[in-house]
Order: sequence, then structure tokens, then C-alpha cells
Amino acid sequence: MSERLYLFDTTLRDGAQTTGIDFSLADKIAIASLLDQIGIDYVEGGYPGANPLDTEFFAQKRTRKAAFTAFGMTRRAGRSVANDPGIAALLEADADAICFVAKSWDYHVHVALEISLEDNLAGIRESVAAAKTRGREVMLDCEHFFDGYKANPDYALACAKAAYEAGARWVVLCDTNGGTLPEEVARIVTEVRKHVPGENLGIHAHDDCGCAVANSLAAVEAGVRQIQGTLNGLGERCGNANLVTLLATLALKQPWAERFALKAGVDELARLTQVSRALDELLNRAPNRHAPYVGASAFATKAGIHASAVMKDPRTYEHVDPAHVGNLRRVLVSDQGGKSNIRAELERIGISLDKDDPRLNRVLEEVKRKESQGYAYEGADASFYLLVKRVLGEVPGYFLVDRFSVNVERRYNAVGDLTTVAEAIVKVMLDGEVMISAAEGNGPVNALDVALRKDLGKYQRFIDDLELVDYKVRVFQGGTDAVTRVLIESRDRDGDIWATVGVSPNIIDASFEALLDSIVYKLVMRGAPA
Ligand SMILES: CC(=O)SCCNC(=O)CCNC(=O)[C@H](O)C(C)(C)COP(=O)(O)OP(=O)(O)OC[C@H]1O[C@@H](n2cnc3c(N)ncnc32)[C@H](O)[C@@H]1OP(=O)(O)O
Ligand SMILES: CC(=O)C(=O)O
Repeated sequence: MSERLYLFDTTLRDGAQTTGIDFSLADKIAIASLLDQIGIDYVEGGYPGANPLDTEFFAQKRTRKAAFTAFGMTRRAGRSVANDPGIAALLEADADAICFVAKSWDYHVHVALEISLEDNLAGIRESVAAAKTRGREVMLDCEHFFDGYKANPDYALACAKAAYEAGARWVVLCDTNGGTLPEEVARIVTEVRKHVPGENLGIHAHDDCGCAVANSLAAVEAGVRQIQGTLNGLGERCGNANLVTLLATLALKQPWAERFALKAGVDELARLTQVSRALDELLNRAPNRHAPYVGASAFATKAGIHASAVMKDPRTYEHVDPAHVGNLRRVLVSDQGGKSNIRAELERIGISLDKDDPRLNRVLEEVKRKESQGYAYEGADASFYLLVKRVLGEVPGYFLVDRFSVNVERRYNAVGDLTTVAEAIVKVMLDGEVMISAAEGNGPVNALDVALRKDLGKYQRFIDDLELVDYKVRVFQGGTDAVTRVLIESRDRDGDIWATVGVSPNIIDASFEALLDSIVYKLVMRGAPA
């Protein structure tokens, strides 16, 4: 009988402490939904009351499957729990669970809190008890537990025990500074288990030694049953334990897979790659190609000798089947391997081609040609769909953009304020007719977008409800010959969302290509006549 292991995600809280990352409310809602898709048990939403964004987020519907968890510190020194606004915000938050953070290193209690060791213990007991009385599932993150244990084991243990005895479901041992190594984690967890049962213990590891995943596994091996981490390892400084890696390892590798049951089943696991990359898309970051399990190179075979063996049996160079985590095998030097990949992609977007169909080779060649120019279709399904349909000769030539021009002018307006104006002109040929549209926009791409969609004659009614919802630019191949890749996300009245890509050394050109694909895709999907 396997034991239950719980995964706790703190992307929305510790992940929000990543340098350079600022989640919007929409980002937070989207990330909560991603976490639901991969079977996470607890989702920490943030710190209600700490800032308007987190407060607003707690007022929304955030997770449908995971236990939604509020985070905050134990009661402040010199205050009672009844008279502490921070505690009140936590107790009032619409959350299934509350995760408190408390100091468990005596040095921190003296230096950071400037209170007595006993006062800190009382704060832990009273805060946990107050949340428990309000019917919440309660956890306590013991900040700096491992450093604290090394400095003063009795006091670190007293903090853990205070929380457990006050009714905490989980006492989470944190390697806050990320400097602890797996052997130390295992040894200290073993000691703690003499005082708090392993089924009530969790681990929260930071990656400052590159050991966060290893430390989490060491802690589980030593008896803890909850792992805290983040999507793609986001988090303060070097990040937290990467839950994407951990989830795949726990579900697919032995002895973990046999010993433990996770909430995530095969379907959730199969979404892992898509969820990991969707997060990067949201953050406008290039996904780490070399990320374990989910990176684009995680199952890519380049060396000829490897490729030949992989063709005979993929297990020769793969530690797990990429399909389990929703990733793809890429045999970079083999048409055969490439064809399988393309067929899998085609099936995913609803196009079926027999493996002996000669058109499959043409699609493969076109994908390779485009990818060598910098196109990436992972985040641009609609452009990939059009690429295939164009090779198959199934995209009508609805209209031809004969030319466009954009002018950006910085000037003083009538009242003497400096202002930047963008104007675009687009010339389109449609049914032998020339149509010219001009528009102003708050920037060159906006002006082009408005001009292009201003008058498309008989096609106008098919795209009237189209709107752009996201625009991302990525520059690759640095220096003066830099190439830009533009990703555009569009939406229509029915709530359909689709993404297109354009690539060019010229950012306006790349944007225009992605805009055009967005329109043509909608015309194809709506069955607009040629
Ligand atoms: C290890 C971690 O990652 S813990 C999570 C850290 N995350 C965050 O801090 C992000 C959100 N935090 C915030 O927005 C703010 O810190 C707030 C709104 C919660 C509090 O803001 P402020 O009231 O201005 O306090 P400030 O940010 O300076 O926090 C330090 C205060 O908290 C006290 N404190 C810190 N940790 C704890 C704790 N676990 N229990 C009780 N008090 C604590 C300190 O003693 C200090 O009190 P003092 O001001 O009386 O000296
Ligand atoms: C709680 C937490 O984020 C830490 O100790 O690192």
C-alpha cells in the first residue's frame, strides 16, 4: 500500500519573490489554473493584506481543485492575535488553509525580531491555535529550520513542537538560505521525527547550492510527507525546489513511484511540459531548453550514434518516455524520428496524415526550414496550423498585402507637450480591387493592426470581433544582426484564444507577419470563402 505524498506550490508567493518577476492579477489567476491542471495539493496564493494585489486575488475564485492557502507571519511581538491586523487578514481570507511563517533559529529571534525565545514560541502557539479555532487547516513554515537546528537544536525543535502541539497539520522545515546539503537534511529530519510524526512534516528547500530537489528527496526519504516548491523553480534568490522536476521524478522513478501516491495521475503528468512552458510564456521568458523532463532538449538526440540507437529503441538514450510528461522526442538528424514528432503534433491540432503520406515529408521540411530561421511553434499553435495547411494547399489566398508603411514621429503638440505618434498605411489587393487603409495608433504595431483590420471588404465581418490580447517580443542572435520573434495572442467574442508568430530582423515586419497569421487563421477557422 503506497503512502500519500503531498505537493505544496508557492509559485504565487515565494515565486513572486523572484528577482525581476511581478505577477499581475491575471497572471496569478492563470497560474492558479495551471497548478490545478497538474494535480497540486496546496496552492499558496500569497499574503492577503500585504498588498492590494494579493488581497484582490483572495477575493477571486482562484483554484478549483487544490486547497487554496493563505500565507502570513505569526502574530507580531507585543500584540495579541485578536489585536493583530496581519492575523486578522489571514483569518478573514477566503482560504482553505493558512500557512504561517515563524522564526526557528534563536539568532533570528534575537536579531530580526528582537524578542525573547519564549515570546516567539508563544506567538507560534497562539497564531496556530487561532487559525485552528477558525476551522482552517494550519501549517507552520519554520524559517531557517536547518541553520537553526545546527545552532540550537533544542530551540528549533521547540518551535516545531509548539506548532504541532497547537494543532498544526503540517510543520514545514525550511532551508531558507538554501545552504544545507542532502546528507544534513536527512540527518536533521530523522532527529525531528522523534518529536513530530513524519506524516505531519514538510520540506521547503531553496536552491542556493543547486540541491533543492535533492534536499527535498532526501527529506522525503527521511520521512517528511509534504514538499513545498514552485513551478520551474522560481523563488527568492536562486529559487525554490522545482516542483515540475519533483513531480515527474516522484511519479516516474523508483522507488518513489511505487512507495508514494500523488494527487497527480497520468493525465496531470502528461500536462507537465505544457504547463511549464505556459508559465514561461506568461512571464515572457524563454523556456529553459535543458530543463529536466520538460525542456525542448530533454529528449533531443543530436549525435548520430545516439540517433541511430534511439531509432531502434528509444530506451537506449532515454531515462523515461517523454510522452509521460507531455514532451516530445526529437531526433534532430533523422527524418524518420522527425516525422513521428510532426505526426504527434498534427494529431494534437486535429490534422491526420498517414505516416507514408508524402506530404508529411513536405511538412517536416517546411518546419525545419522555418525553425532554422528562428520560428518556434510551441507557443504559436495557430501559426503551426496554418503552416501545415499551407503545405497541404488548404489555405485560400483571401487577399494580398501589396505593401505597408509605418511612420513614427516624435513632436511637440499644439500645447507644447512632447508626444509620439504612429501612423500606418496598408495597401491590400482583394478580388482585383485595391484597398488602402490608414490608421493612427499608440505605437507602430498598434497602428498597423488597426489599419490592417480597418477594411477587409467581404472578410470584415469574419474578423470584426477579433482583438489582440498579448504581444511579446523575444530577441535572439544578439548584436547588430539580431533577429526578433514576435508572439501575438488574439481572442474573439466566443472566448477562443489563438497564438501566432512572426520572425524577422525587423520587429515591425515580424509583428506584421504574426498579425496577418492571426487574421488568416480566423478566416480559415470560420470557413470564410476564398
Ligand atoms: C522566508 C520568507 O520568504 S518569508 C516571506 C517573506 N515575504 C514577504 O515578506 C513578502 C510580503 N511582505 C510584505 O509585504 C510586508 O513585509 C508586510 C506587509 C507583511 C509587513 O510589512 P511591515 O509591517 O512594513 O513590516 P516589514 O516588512 O518591515 O517586516 C518586518 C517586521 O515583521 C516582523 N516579523 C518578521 N517575521 C515575523 C514572524 N515570523 N512573526 C512575527 N513577526 C515577524 C519583524 O520583527 C519586523 O517587525 P518590526 O517592524 O516591529 O521590527
Ligand atoms: C517560508 C520561506 O519561504 C522560507 O523559509 O524560505
